[in-house]
Formats: sequence, C-alpha cells, structure tokens
Amino acid sequence: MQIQPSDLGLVARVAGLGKRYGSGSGAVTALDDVSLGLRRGEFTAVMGPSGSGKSTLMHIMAGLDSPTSGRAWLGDTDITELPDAALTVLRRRRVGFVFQSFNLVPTLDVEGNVLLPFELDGRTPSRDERAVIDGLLDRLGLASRLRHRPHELSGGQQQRVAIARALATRPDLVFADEPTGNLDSRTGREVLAILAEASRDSGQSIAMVTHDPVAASHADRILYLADGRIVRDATRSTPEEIATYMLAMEAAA
Ligand SMILES: Nc1ncnc2c1ncn2[C@@H]1O[C@H](COP(=O)(O)OP(=O)(O)OP(=O)(O)O)[C@@H](O)[C@H]1O
Repeated sequence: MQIQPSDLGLVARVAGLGKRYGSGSGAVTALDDVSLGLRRGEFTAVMGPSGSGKSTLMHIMAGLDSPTSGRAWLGDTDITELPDAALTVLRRRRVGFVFQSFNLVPTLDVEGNVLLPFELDGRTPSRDERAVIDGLLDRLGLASRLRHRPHELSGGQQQRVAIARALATRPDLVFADEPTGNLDSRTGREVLAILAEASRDSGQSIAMVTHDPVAASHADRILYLADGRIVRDATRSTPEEIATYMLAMEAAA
C-alpha cells in the first residue's frame, strides 16, 4: 500500500515541483525542484528575496496554478491531474486564502464577503461557526463595519476582511500572502496572534509569505527560498536571527 501524505501528518505536499514561465530565451524558472510537506497544525513562514518564487509556490500548493513538473497533494488528493470542478470543491472545503490583492467582491458588504465561502458551498454557518466569525470580526475591528462595501474601507480594513473570510470556515489549511503588509503594527500583531491561535488551538496549518522578520518570528517553522529553491528549513527563530539570515542571503545573491 502506498504511503499517503496524511500518514506522515501532512496536510499538503509537493514533490519535485518545477515552474517555468514563458519559453526560449525569455523563459523564467520560478520554481526549481521543490519538495516540501506542510504538517498539521504547523504555522510556517515562507521568506526569501523578491522574485524567489514564494507566491508561485503558494499558488501551486493551493491549487490555483499548475506546475510545469512535479506533483502536488492537498490532503491525500493528488491535485496535479484533478479536473477543475473537483479541485474547486476541494479548495472551497479545505483551504482559505489571503491574497496580496485581497480579492474582495466589490458589490458585497463586509459580512457578505466573510460569509461568501458558506454561500458558495450552499449552506449557512452553524451556531458554532457564527460564534467563530463574530469573534474574528470583533478582534479584527470590523464589527462596526459590517454594512460597508470594500470601496468604503481602508486598505488595512480590506486586508482584515480577507483574513476573516479565509478563517471563517476554519479550513485545514490557510495560505496567506503578506497578510500583515498593509497593517499598522498593533493590528498586524493581532492578525499574527489569530493565525498562531488557529494553528495551536484548532490544529489548522498556516503558510504565510512575509518579508517581515518580526512576523516570521511568530511561526513554528521558517522556509527560505532563493532562485526558486528551498535553501533553508528552520525552526522557530528570533527576529534578529531571521534578519541576519535574510541579509546574508541578499549579500550572497
Ligand atoms: N505570470 C507570470 N509570467 C511570467 N513570469 C512570472 C509570472 N509570475 C511570476 N513570474 C516570475 O517568476 C518569478 C517568481 O515570482 P513570484 O511572484 O513567485 O516571487 P515572490 O518571491 O513571491 O516575489 P515577491 O516577494 O516580489 O512577491 C519571478 O521572477 C517573476 O518575475
């Protein structure tokens, strides 16, 4: 019998992943032979210089983009050859995303955006789920903004709506691309605390791209990418240790 990712405690896995954009002399190798597993309940930060492949890796792991070579699993499902409709359902049930561009629906108010994953799944939140959502909206300072639409919110507020939406269904796996990028330091700390709690208390796995050593210091594990390859897989580190390594990487580039 074949060993499944879940037998190893993994909620997502990629093996021998490669991604090339374009062809001929203009081709760009965004990922080069990346193998990685994300463990259940683990909070992982993904760091690396601009253009090192962080967003590409997250998009492929989340089933939003396909690799040029290699394989990717969400849970025990190999998503590399999964038909689009099945992949959409799998993503909706198991994965939350926070994109750099927020991807809020402009015609829906804050509450409508946060409840969208339930709407798309054809159900309303249970009483427990409603309590989780209300707690998130409260902690993210959005409780007084429920009837506002995205264009009536600041960039940081829109980012918080995207975070509430990603966590609302308590998905197994949350991918967050620079989730604190637009936030002041107090709100940023609250978002990091919410992500850390989701992993510690609810067993959710979080993968967060960040350029900020302080944000990365909240994670259990830190992956460093350079030129499309994982160059270091580290355990929890201080902001100073992270900043020192990032500087050394940039100096070596
Ligand atoms: N759609 C695309 N077409 C062509 N090249 C692309 C495309 N998307 C990304 N790339 C290239 O792939 C490489 C990796 O990009 P990616 O966005 O994954 O990097 P990143 O580490 O997330 O960068 P940043 O920190 O600046 O967001 C870059 O060289 C980028 O220019």
